[in-house]
Amino acid sequence: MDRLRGIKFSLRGIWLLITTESSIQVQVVVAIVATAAGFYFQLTTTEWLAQTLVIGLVLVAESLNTGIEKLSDFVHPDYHQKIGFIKDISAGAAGIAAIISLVIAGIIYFPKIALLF
Ligand SMILES: Nc1ncnc2c1ncn2[C@@H]1O[C@H](COP(=O)(O)OP(=O)(O)OP(=O)(O)O)[C@@H](O)[C@H]1O
Repeated sequence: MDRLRGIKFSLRGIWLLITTESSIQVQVVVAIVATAAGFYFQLTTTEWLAQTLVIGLVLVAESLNTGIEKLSDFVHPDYHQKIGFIKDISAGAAGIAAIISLVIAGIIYFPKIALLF
């Protein structure tokens, strides 16, 4: 029963992220575009695996970053150097995921797009 409640909260969290957080909404749109591109360029199974993993990585990192931002603002709404540091390193985690996703996108799509020209 506790497991079911956990799943319910988790689904509620996903719903809240998608409906209230613009940074997540942008990433969801990017994920949809990447998936459409995947079908257009007929990715191999390995390419699909890599793409799906980085989409998940970016969404998870962005979601955790959002959670840390919210927690920081709740615990300490005023300006504080430590809050700035915490938010910066949290944003850094999302940044690492974004950089990795660009590298993977480049590896998958650069040769395919180059072939079009
Ligand atoms: N309370 C604070 N004290 C010190 N620095 C802060 C504080 N709030 C924000 N900052 C600085 O501003 C940066 C951006 O903060 P934050 O991510 O909360 O704003 P945002 O970019 O408007 O986020 P969002 O639009 O997702 O709410 C932080 O990484 C940090 O450097």
